[in-house]
Amino acid sequence: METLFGDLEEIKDGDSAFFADVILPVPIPKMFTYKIPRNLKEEIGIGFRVIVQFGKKKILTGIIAKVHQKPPTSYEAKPILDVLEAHASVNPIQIRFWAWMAEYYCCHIGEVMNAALPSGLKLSSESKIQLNPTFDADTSPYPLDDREELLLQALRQKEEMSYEDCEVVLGIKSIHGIIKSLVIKEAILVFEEVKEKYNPKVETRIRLNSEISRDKKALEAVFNEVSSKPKQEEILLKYLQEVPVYRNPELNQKGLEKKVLIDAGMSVSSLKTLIKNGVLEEYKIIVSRFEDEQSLEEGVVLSEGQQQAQQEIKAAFEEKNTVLLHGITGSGKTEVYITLIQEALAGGSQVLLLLPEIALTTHIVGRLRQVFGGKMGVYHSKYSDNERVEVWNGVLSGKFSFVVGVRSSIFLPFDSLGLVIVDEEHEISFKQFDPAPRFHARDAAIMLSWLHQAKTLLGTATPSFETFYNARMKKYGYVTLEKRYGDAQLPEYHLADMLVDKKKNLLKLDFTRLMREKIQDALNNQEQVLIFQNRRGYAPYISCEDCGWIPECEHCDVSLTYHQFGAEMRCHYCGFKEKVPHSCPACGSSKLSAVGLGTERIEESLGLLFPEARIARMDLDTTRSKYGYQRILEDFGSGNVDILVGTQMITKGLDFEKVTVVGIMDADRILYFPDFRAGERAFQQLTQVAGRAGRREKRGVVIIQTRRPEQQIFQQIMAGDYKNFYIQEMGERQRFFYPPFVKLLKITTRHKDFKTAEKAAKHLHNLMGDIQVKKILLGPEKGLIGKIKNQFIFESIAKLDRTGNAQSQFKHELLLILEELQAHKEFRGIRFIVDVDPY
Ligand SMILES: Nc1ncnc2c1ncn2[C@@H]1O[C@H](COP(=O)(O)OP(=O)(O)OP(=O)(O)O)[C@@H](O)[C@H]1O
Ligand SMILES: [Zn+2]
Repeated sequence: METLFGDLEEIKDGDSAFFADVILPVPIPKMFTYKIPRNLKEEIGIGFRVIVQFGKKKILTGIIAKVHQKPPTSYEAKPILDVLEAHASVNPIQIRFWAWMAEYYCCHIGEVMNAALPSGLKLSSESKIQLNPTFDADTSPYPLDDREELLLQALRQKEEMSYEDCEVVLGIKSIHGIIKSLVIKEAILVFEEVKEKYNPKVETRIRLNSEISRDKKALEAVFNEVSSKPKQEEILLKYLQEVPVYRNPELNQKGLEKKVLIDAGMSVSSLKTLIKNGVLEEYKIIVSRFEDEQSLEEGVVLSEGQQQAQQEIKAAFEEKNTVLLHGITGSGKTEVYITLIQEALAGGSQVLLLLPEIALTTHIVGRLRQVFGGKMGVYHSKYSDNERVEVWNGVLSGKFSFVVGVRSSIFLPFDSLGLVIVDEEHEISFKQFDPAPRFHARDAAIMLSWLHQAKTLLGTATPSFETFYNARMKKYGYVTLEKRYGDAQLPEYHLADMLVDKKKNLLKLDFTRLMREKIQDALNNQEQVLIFQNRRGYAPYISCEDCGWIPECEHCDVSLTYHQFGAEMRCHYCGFKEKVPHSCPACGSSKLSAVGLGTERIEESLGLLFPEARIARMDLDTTRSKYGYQRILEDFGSGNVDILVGTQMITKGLDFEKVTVVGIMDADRILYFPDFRAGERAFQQLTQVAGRAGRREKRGVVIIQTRRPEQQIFQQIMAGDYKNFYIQEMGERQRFFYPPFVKLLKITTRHKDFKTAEKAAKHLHNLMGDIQVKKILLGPEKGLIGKIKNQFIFESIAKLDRTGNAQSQFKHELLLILEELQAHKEFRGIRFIVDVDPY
């Protein structure tokens, strides 16, 4: 594949032929080169959407990545059929960003494009058209020709039509020109059928006939006329009350939402009559799905510490592109961000703030809204495609100069970013697991920033080792905030030994005596409690007490999780469900019992231990709906809930003043995870969840339940001694060659047949062994979970030297190998997946 990165050319004048490299939405490694017809030469450039033929029959829409004068050597270039709009849909920086991402994360640029564009903006041969609801042929300044008229007529009957339908209606083959013309005349909208179509939100409004609105005499005449028709009079009076046209005739222009009149109980038929008689007029407009929120306040007042941090960050930006803000939980990083964002916006730059999960950080978004009002766009993982398109267009139009978003917001069409902030940069939810591109949004954001010559601020109380390492190596600037805002204290920690309590018969329903006492204290004082357990469902598994049988998923190599709700056993990998059997299918015994602790069971136990308390649960199962999180958090925030049980969801960014007690049910489960990052994660998760306690006047209490309280990591967490913990763990990482000392690549082989998967994995492994770069290769081994969704899984790990070009060389050759394997008959149907920087 030709590398694009840093190598973009504009069209040059001259007589010889021009070619365009086009990104197509298909999983092929290369871009294809098409010839630019002379008549289109002036109309086309980088980022334009064009229609091309692909293969023998397919018509696809692609995006031009590069324009040049080098004809392809191995095939004859086909011509571009047409260009879709008179402007570029994506800008050159976006294309360079896509190209970088494809190269770095070993995937196809078409896959990056697919991830980057909201489906409302994608096009393929499946494209369909619909009427633009605001189009009015009578008032449109553009005349329509006969064929356009015919097509619109057909559309009024059918609501939507495919390109083929259009061809049939018009009886001609090449309809792209007509469609384009209708799009330009704003008569139709083009959308993609496979996904949800872009549906602009339309509002029906009412206003006075403009003649009448400007002429007081005419208005009086109208009132005289309706004086005998009280219902009509009522409507007119209501309108004038809402829209005081008497005082300012200009107001009539904007009219009034029809709904306001209807909701006020006005007669629908009288309204119709007024419209029919030409007194009022009804019209439609496209409105934003997002209310135009006003900002309430101008600025923020930083504490002394925050002010100093802010100054230090700005000074560090003088020398470094990226700065780490290491501020303890509750130190008020948000306020520091706000002042930096304000300055960047005042300087005319765009700003992007990345959050791991917006739904869980409602208070941050609310806080930002107060300051930035309607110029802030929000890009959410639970947004519909329509809402995404509106944010996209808002960035393009300049309406949103500042966006708060989740990882996919790095693909928005920014053209002048000045500042990118990644909050909670250590969060693993910034990494996209599936499908490709398997990118890490923090790392990608740093690259995006660099392309814009912008600055990146990484904020967290518990930096990822990668980031902290870069800060210590002076690659990043480093600024700290060591005090909580308003002199709130860090919480007081207690270790509760579960084994000791068990021996003394003090462990009740998995709660140690200390944990129960502290919860009771909080309840007595009308304070709130968070209980953390990183496992949803009722119990991790069910087991037969007599023979030890454990039910497993039919499709995956995992045990089924018991969910009491619905008395079901579910696979958390593929969603497979089964009713709990009445007796053990292996030995017939009826002694089946639930083993281990999930959030559902903890919720139940809390109900038994504290019958007077109001308890809620927050995990994947209770937050599937669009406003699921919000409802639970609002309930908790307004004091309708005393105890909230949850998975890692409750560790993210929560800031509730009445939370004084945080309980961690089973710290060992987090520590003994078979992964080199287990220690780092445990430190982060425990510190973060503990940080939710006592964020105001009253000091918080944290209880960590464990079977091994002597472990050193607990002392380090309790002392907030991140640095020593880091140094110690880094020693291990260096000794055993783990990141950040090497670059990791995980190469997964999947197939429904065990032997085939194994054979392919071994073959691939051997070929990788021949790549001549400094590396360590591990595997291939059966995956940690050997089978998922009926596919057997083998994994190889490559540890690559970070210096020099070992990484790029290895990736380059690996892609060639994969291409070759995939073409091989024997390995057809096998999936090879490359994950760069796997988590
Ligand atoms: N300058 C300020 N003026 C008024 N309130 C502030 C100020 N700084 C912080 N606060 C308040 O202090 C609390 C903690 O701030 P914030 O949530 O930003 O902390 P944080 O550093 O993001 O913590 P965490 O990492 O735990 O999420 C919030 O309620 C916030 O509104
Ligand atoms: Zn399964």
